[in-house]
Amino acid sequence: MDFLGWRVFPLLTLLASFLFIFYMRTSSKPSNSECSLLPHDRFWILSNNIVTPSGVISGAVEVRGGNIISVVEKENQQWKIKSNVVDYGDAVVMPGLIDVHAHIDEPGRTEWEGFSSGTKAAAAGGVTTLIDMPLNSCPSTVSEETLKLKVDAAEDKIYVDVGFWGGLVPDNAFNRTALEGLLKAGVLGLKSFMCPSGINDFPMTNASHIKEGLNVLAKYKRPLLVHAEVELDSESDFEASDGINDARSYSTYLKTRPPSWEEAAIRELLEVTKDTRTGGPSEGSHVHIVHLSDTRASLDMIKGAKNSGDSLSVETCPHYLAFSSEEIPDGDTRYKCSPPIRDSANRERLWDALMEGHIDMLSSDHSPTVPELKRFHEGDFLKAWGGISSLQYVLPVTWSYGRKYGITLNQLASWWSERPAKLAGQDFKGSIVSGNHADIVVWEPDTEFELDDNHTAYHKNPSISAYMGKRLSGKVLATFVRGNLVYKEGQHAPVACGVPIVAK
Ligand SMILES: NC(=O)N[C@H]1NC(=O)NC1=O
Ligand SMILES: [Zn+2]
Ligand SMILES: [Zn+2]
Repeated sequence: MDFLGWRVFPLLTLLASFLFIFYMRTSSKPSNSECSLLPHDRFWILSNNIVTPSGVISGAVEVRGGNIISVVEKENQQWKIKSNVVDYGDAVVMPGLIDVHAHIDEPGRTEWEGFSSGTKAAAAGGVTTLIDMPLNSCPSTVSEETLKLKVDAAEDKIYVDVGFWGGLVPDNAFNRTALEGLLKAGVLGLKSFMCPSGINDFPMTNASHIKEGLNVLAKYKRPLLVHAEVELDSESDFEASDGINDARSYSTYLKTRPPSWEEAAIRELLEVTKDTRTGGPSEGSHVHIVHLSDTRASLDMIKGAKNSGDSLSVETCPHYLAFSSEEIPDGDTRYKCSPPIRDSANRERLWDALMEGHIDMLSSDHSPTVPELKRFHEGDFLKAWGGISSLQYVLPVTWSYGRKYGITLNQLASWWSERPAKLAGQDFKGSIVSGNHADIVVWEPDTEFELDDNHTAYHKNPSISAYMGKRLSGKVLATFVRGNLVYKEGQHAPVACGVPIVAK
């Protein structure tokens, strides 16, 4: 090789390596191929039951680069000539569930629930996005710094997408700079409690804190989620009485948190939600009442406020729809949650309200702890942790208990995906339409299974779930998150490629 050759050769080698790296980066899947159990970037999902906003169709969903790029009815049959077809036959293809109310207790209480275990459970249950509550982890997510701890803890551990609510607490409620810092750092909205939360670093707020919070949220057009119960003195005296009231009896617990607690909180809250009306001082903000249990006065007040133009929505949870106080055995603290599960007449009215559209959506309120704090062996309802573990089961539970009320697949999609996406400001999630993220659950409505010891539960401490021992119908076959097949029949993708959702 002549002199020029010796100089050009290394340069050519360098250029070739650059070109090779560039080619690899642009031609391979945008994400690590271990993110998915399916090795395609572009593929077609076929089913005779695809749930779209305009009804259930037979056809195909075309996915490319993590997005849905077309939804076609069977008559068109374009996919017949394509490869990369996954045919699910009669199984239901539905938008992945968006759980706007889950407590993932990492950092700080990972033994209660963590990002890896919690999102594995979500994926196995068809939940493709969850929004983490700001309390039960340690520290609580109440500032820019503590949000960073959350996002860092989630990194590389999440199998589904995860967004974060921030906490509205007395410490930041009157500090506009701090609240704006938290919102600018990316929380999707705020959450506050009108009664003690059970967590020391998450104190309760009153109506003035909430009013201030809404005013800041208005600028960012994000919601405030509220745990609406207030402690009424006359009722809490009950707890002090000894002897007569057996702490192992569910009715004892029920009396400590009567419907009047929800009613009083909601009445107080609805004075402030007036600010969210068009032309009001907090127009642009929104109030979302979490886990409604009471259907007496509370529901009518909520209907009234919505009719008056308040920007207001309300959720309930599967456990209020599945269980009733009459059937909770003495000492079975797995059923303890707040507000409490009430009687069967109340449960029927919750179903009516859901079916009639007065309850807007569902969420899990997955709120686990360790078995010792559930005090299962003592069965003490007054001392046990309040919270029900359910994340992996919410789809089959809603379906199994809802079938007798005639719920439809489109209602399921609306309660679990479309409306939650809207609440969390996720414009590209929540429905199977072209342009959205390919967040999809595939499930068999008629397949039954038992939550016994042979059933694999992925969340932490499954023994404390109130659903253990139940027989359910509705088996999840596959879950796609942004086109990645993250779960398939008892197996998760090798790498956790969910994305932390940070609001801009
Ligand atoms: N701190 C916490 O998770 N509380 C939740 N548990 C429950 O049952 N209701 C709640 O608000
Ligand atoms: Zn709550
Ligand atoms: Zn909660």
